[in-house]
Amino acid sequence: MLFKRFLSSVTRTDVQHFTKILSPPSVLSTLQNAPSAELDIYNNDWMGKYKGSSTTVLKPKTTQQVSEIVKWCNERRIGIVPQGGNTGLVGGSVPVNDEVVISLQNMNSVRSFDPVSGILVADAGCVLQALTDHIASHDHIMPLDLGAKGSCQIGGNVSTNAGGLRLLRYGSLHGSVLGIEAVLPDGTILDQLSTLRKDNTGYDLKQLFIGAEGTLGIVTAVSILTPPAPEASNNVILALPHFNNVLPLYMEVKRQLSEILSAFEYMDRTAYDLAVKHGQGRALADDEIEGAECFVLVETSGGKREHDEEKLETLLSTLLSASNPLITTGVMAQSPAQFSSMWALREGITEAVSKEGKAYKYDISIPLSKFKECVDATREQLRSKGLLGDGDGMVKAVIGYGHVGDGNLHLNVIATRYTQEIQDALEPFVYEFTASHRGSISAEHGIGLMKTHALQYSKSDVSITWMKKIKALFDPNGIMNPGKVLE
Ligand SMILES: O=C(O)CC[C@@H](O)C(=O)O
Ligand SMILES: [Zn+2]
Repeated sequence: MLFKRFLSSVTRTDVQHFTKILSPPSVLSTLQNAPSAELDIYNNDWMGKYKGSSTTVLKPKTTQQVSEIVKWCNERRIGIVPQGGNTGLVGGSVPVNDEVVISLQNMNSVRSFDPVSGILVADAGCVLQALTDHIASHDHIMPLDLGAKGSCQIGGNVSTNAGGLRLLRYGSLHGSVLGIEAVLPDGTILDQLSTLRKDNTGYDLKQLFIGAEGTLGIVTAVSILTPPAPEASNNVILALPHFNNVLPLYMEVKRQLSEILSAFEYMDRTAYDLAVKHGQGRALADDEIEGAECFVLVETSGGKREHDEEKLETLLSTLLSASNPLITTGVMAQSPAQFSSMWALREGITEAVSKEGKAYKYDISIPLSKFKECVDATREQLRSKGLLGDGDGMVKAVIGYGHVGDGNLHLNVIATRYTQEIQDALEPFVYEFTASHRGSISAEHGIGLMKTHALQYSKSDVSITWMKKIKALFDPNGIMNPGKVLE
């Protein structure tokens, strides 16, 4: 790795200094005889794809401590990897070499919640589910929701600009994050923890940190606007005979449900079957979905249960009674347990994929009409290279699912193991397909380590040049999450 040439390794002296800043249990270092196995969860990503060799993990409790650690590292050119729940899918939160890991897990307090405005101020290490629970008693919800909510942290969510399942309704974090506190690469604390809805005072620095993946500094706290909890949420799963029906169905669902529509999620047949196979959530009856090519999960979040249920029932009956029905069948959740179980099916695809094999994950924005074409073309590409089939080193399945309303396709290629041959068959193929439709190589998972070489498929040379200038301005020594986002 290029950056290795100018970054230093952590020494015993550094660890002694870190132990002075933090109390001993907050320092985990093989240089202080910690068994290296104890660092495994920090050095490895959960997919088993990316692996670093950090010797030292630090778990500060305060912003001041983060600042002192970062200042020390910057003066000695020691690379730093900020780490939240380590649930990322692009290798952004694990070290590449032996950078110090700064885990935010001990910075996990809610600083304030204002039930009038719905503004929540929380430490970066707060787990998304814990925040969701915290504000539930005030009848508010987080503006984002994702499968990893039980372990991902809000600082990581903001740093990766996580999208998730509610973006269709509540927009991206660029809109709902009102402020951040961050430690800059020289140790300075940037206090932009604003709770103002309107603040039109020139450059909005916090926006730079949303999606910067920890390359410009460490987000230590966030201020976020949370919406009131809807009175009633419900969902339906719809089975479609053809992919071509998804677009007209989306238009019809928007027309009928208008403002109560809160999610419109797509799964192709293989994705659905995998989730069912691995016991994720509620499945439709087998005989009812014979011949179905894909599925859509529609969620409503509205003001009145009876009204919303009536809307969904009308939707189902008009869809089914049409002379050329867009769906073959549809089921509406009849209880909170069924509601959760239907979501578990969609949210469980990632876990089902990881049980099935090793996944190459692409997370792209392309026109909705191209979702199936992309999956089919990728499968054909693998077939033409003789890589599709049973057996070791082969691709078992290619699946597509994702957030239709956001134009975001998750293309997962599942193999028995990661191989160079599969990698070469997939890239640049997938990125060229994406670029040919003026798409984005990352709709929501970010660039991390995985896509630094491919940034030019989504960003112009001028954009990349200015991104590099910004990085150099904030982090002239290149210590902050080295090797991520930019090569
Ligand atoms: O595992 C994936 O590729 C997608 C994960 C997540 O973004 C989702 O939408 O379920
Ligand atoms: Zn997603």
